[in-house]
Amino acid sequence: MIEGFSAEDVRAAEEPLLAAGVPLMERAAFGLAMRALAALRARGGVRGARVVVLAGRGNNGADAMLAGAHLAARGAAVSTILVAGSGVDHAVARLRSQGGRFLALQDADDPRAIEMCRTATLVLDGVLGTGSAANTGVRGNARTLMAQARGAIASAGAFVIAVDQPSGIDSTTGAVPDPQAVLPADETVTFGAAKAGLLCEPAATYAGTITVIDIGMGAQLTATAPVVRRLQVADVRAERLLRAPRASDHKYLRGVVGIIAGSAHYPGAAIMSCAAAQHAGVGMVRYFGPREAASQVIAANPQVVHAAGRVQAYVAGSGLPADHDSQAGADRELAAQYSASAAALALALGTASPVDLARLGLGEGAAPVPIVLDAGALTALPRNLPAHVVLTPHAGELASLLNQAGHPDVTRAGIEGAPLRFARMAHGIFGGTLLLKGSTTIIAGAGGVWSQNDGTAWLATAGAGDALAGIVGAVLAQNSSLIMTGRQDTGRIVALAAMIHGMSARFAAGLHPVADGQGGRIDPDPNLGRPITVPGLIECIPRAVAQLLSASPDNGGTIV
Ligand SMILES: NC(=O)C1=CN([C@@H]2O[C@H](COP(=O)(O)OP(=O)(O)OC[C@H]3O[C@@H](n4cnc5c(N)ncnc54)[C@H](OP(=O)(O)O)[C@@H]3O)[C@@H](O)[C@H]2O)[C@@H](O)CC1
Ligand SMILES: Nc1ncnc2c1ncn2[C@@H]1O[C@H](COP(=O)(O)OP(=O)(O)O)[C@@H](O)[C@H]1O
Ligand SMILES: [K+]
Repeated sequence: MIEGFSAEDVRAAEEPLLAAGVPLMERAAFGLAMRALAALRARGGVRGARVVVLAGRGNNGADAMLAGAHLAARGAAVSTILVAGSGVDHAVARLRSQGGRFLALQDADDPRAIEMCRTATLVLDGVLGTGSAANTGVRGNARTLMAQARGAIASAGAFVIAVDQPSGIDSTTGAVPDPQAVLPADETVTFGAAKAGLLCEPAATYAGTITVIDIGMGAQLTATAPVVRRLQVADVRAERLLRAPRASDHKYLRGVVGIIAGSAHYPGAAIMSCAAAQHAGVGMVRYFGPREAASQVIAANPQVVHAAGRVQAYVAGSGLPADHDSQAGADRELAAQYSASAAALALALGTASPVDLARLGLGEGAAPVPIVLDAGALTALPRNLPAHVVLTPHAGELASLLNQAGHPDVTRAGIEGAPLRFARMAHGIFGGTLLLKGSTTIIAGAGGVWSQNDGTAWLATAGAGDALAGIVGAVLAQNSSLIMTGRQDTGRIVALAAMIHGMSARFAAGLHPVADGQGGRIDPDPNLGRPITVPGLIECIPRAVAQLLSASPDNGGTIV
C-alpha cells in the first residue's frame, strides 16, 4: 500500500528526528543519488554524464545538490543552476568540493542556463519541495526559467527526477496552479513518505513513477491518517480481497450480480457491463431489462440470465440517458429501467415497497445489498447514502450532480483540476462511496480516500466506464456479506475494482501492469503499448484476476 500524507504531517514527523540530530537530509540525498545513478547507468553510464541540478534556496535544493555531490564523486559532470541566485551554503560547498559547477541565476533569460538544459542527460528538479506554503506555483526567476527550460530538457531527451515532488505542485492536494512552469518528471524520488499530492491529479501526471526513500521516519507516521491510499497487488494478496472459488461452491455462493443497464436503443453498455462482471469471476449475471435489449445481451453473452431474482449486488444506470423525464416519457422501456433502478436503490436503502420488491423478483423481507449507480442512475440522488451505495461518475456527471445539489459554479474543468477536493466534497454531500473516473481514479468513502492509477490512457475509449461498472458490481457481489455486516470497507473493494479494470486495460494494451516476482517487469510508460477496445479489455479481466489471486488464499467471506 502506498500512503500519501500531507506536507504538514510529514514536516511534523520530521521535527523530533531533526531535534535528535538524525541526519535526514543526508539520508534523503543518498537515496536520491542511488536512484539518479540507476537512471544514469541505464542511459550509458555515470562517468562524463551531464547532470543538471535545478536548485532553489531551500532544503529541497540542498537535497538535490548533496545528491549531485555523490554523482560528481562518481565522475558525472554536475552543473547547478541556483534559480534564486543562492542556495543552502553547506550543500553548495559540498558539491563544489566534488568539482560541481554553478550558475547563480541573476537574469531569468540567461542563455547559459537554457544551454545547460539542452545538453543534459539527467536533470534533478530541486527548485521547490514541501516548503511552498502558498499554493501559487513557482515564483520569480525560477518560474521564468522552469517555463523556458521545459522545452530544452525535452529536446535533450534528459531523464528528469523530481526531488521530493515536482516543483510547483501542491504537496497535499495535487493541484497544479501554473502548469506551464512545472517540469514533468520521469520519476519522483520522495522522502520519508509519499506526499498525498503525488497520488492525485493533475500533479500525478507530472510525477512519473514514485519512489519513496526510507529516511527512518516511518514510525513517526504510524499514528497519522494518510490523506490518500493506493492499493497495490501485494495488498490484494495479503488482505485476501479477492475470493477464489472453493471446492464446495455452487454458482449462487460465488456471487450474483444484477445489471439494470441499457435499452433496446442503447444495448452496448448492458452487453459490456454484463460481460465485464462475468469475466471478473461471479457465479451468475442477471440482466434486468427489456426483452429486445436482453436478446442482444444474451446473443453477446449467452451465459447471462434474463430473469429477475436474488442478487448480491446491483449495477444500475450504465447506458441509460441522464435526462429521465424527456427520455422516459417517449420510451416505455427506458421508463421501466429507471423504475427498476429506483427499486434497487430503495432495496439498498432499506425502503423498498412491495411493488419495488416485486419488480426485482424478490419476496417480502429481502435484505439490502450493495448497488453501483452509474450514468443514467446518477440523478436526483438522496443524501446521506450508506457506504454500500457506490456512485461512479466521470467529471462531467459529478459536475451535474453538484450543480443539482446547489453548487451551480462547479464545472467539469474545475473538477478535473482538483479531483481530490471535489470527490471529497461530493462524498460529504451524498455520503455513499464515490468513485470519480479520470486518468487517476479517486474513491472517497467512509474509510478514507483511495487513488488508483493502474490503467493506461488507452482507456479513454467509449464503453470503458461500462466495463468498470460491471467489475465494481462483481467485486461488491463477492464481498457483499462482508460489506453489509461492516466487516469490509466498501472503498477498499471499489479500489480493488479500479485496479482490476486498470490492469486489464494494460494487459489489453500489451503492457506489463505489475512485476510478478518471476522475472516480470513493469512497463515504465503505461501510455505506450497499443490501442485497446472494451471487448479486448474484458477478455483480459481474467488475467488480471489471476495475477491478483495468485498466492491469495480464500478470504473467508461467505456470500449468503
Ligand atoms: N526538514 C528536513 O530536514 C528535511 C527536508 N527535506 C527536504 O526539504 C524540503 C523542504 O525544504 P524547505 O522547507 O527548506 O522548503 P523548500 O521546498 O526547499 O522551499 C522553500 C524555499 O523556496 C522558496 N520559495 C517558497 N515558495 C516559493 C515559490 N512559490 N517560488 C519560488 N520559490 C519559493 C523560499 O525562498 P524565499 O521565499 O524565502 O525566497 C524557500 O527558501 C523537502 O521537500 C525535502 O526535499 C528532506 O531533506 C528530508 C529532511
Ligand atoms: N487518460 C486516462 N488514463 C487512464 N484511465 C482513463 C483515462 N481516461 C479515462 N480513463 C478511464 O476510462 C474509463 C472511462 O469511463 P467513462 O468516462 O464513463 O467512459 P464511457 O462512458 O464511454 O464508458 C474510466 O474508468 C476512467 O477512469
Ligand atoms: K522539487
